Amino acid sequence: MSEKTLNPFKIAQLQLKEACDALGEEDAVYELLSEPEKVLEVTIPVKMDDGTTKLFTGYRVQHNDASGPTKGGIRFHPGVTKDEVKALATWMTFKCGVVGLPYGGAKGGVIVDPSKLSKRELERLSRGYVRAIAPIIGERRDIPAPDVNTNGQTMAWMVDEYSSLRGIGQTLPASFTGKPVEFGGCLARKEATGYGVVLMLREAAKYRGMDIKDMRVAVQGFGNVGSFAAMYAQSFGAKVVAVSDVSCCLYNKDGLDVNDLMEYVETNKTLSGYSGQCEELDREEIFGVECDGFAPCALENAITSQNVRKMKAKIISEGANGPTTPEAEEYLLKNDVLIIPDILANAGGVIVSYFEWVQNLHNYYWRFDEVQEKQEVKMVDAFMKVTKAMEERHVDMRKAAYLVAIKSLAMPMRLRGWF
Ligand SMILES: NC(=O)C1=CN([C@@H]2O[C@H](COP(=O)(O)OP(=O)(O)OC[C@H]3O[C@@H](n4cnc5c(N)ncnc54)[C@H](OP(=O)(O)O)[C@@H]3O)[C@@H](O)[C@H]2O)C=CC1
Ligand SMILES: O=C(O)CCC(=O)C(=O)O
Repeated sequence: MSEKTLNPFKIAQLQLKEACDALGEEDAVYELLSEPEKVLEVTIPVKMDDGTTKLFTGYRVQHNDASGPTKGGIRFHPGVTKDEVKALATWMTFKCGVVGLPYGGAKGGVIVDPSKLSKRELERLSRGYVRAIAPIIGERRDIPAPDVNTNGQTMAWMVDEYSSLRGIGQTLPASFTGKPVEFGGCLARKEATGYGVVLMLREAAKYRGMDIKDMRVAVQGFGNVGSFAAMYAQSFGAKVVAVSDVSCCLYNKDGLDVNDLMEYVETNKTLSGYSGQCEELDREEIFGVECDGFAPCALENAITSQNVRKMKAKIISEGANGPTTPEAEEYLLKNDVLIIPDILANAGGVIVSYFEWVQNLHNYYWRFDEVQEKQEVKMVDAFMKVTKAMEERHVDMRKAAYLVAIKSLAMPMRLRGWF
């Protein structure tokens, strides 16, 4: 299979097939998990500020609900495709499986460049998307959350729209997670994915006989996941030597000031033009910087056969979903690089979304430190299970994570009589 022809859904199916073969699972398990249960494609008419109407295409994919309601973010991006959303929904099922959440996987996406829309147009698009997918979502059925280019504000509009459609006079906060704290959100959800990426980097460093405090770390992508991954890497004592976004890569071999960068991006939107102590490089140069740990936190297929040979890191913690192509992965594994797979490394987001959902359903809210402690327990426990499976089965970490996830998914499917 040539790297160019690989699409994310084919990669997800390949990862599943390899893991089912390694486990010796019945064919039915692969069959049931290799295709999503439901794929909804919608057309969303949006009244633009200039009075014209534009049509946008969106998707909601529900992959597998054997373990519980489905769960997964909503992406607004011009590069969204149906197969990308199918892949992201598939990965959500395994992510929930590996960390033991009572959820199946789902994902949503709209083909749009949100930077070209005004705030009001974005609100109308968000509400229109919810009206279109409302028949198949719900707090006990499928619970969306933020992903690339969506955030707490997007979720608040969506809850408002969904509640007016379905709430019959009630607000339904548990129908979406990743909401602002002031509107039913969970403390530490905003930080959760990046925090988890670094918790896993810390555990992997220990596993390899290293200490995160001695590590130089590079982070690709400086949005929700990347910025908090960089911030926690620094607060855990690592030196964050490089970060990047679409505009550029910033590099300082002695370490960047991540908090200052976060403040800069808050007002300036991108990293470019930052005048603190560092060099501004082309964004692709992040792959070649001298570092010990690398966290890809942007989009799929970031680490490819084109850039993998330049990479210096010994541990990769996949903040993004699907950031490493199979060809690049093969090269990294041959070179003894430990790859903490996306379904484990970035599971902090959905873990804390689960906590948010539980709190919404009970209308009882936890402290920031309580949430982070519970997240840490779940992620470290999953890390232990995955490394045990690695050792017992002599497989790499991604395959081991799939083995753990498939085992936990096969049982409810079997008990429900699906095979
Ligand atoms: N949000 C969450 O809780 C979770 C997210 N994820 C995954 O993490 C990844 C990032 O999501 P999130 O942080 O929420 O999204 P955001 O939209 O907040 O941030 C995405 C970041 O990636 C940057 N980016 C995009 N393309 C490139 C590129 N080619 N090179 C460098 N940077 C690039 C963007 O730059 P710019 O701003 O300049 O466009 C932005 O900084 C996605 O794969 C998502 O699916 C996984 C689990 C949970
Ligand atoms: O928080 C969630 O429910 C889902 C997050 C997500 O989309 C992901 O983990 O990729």
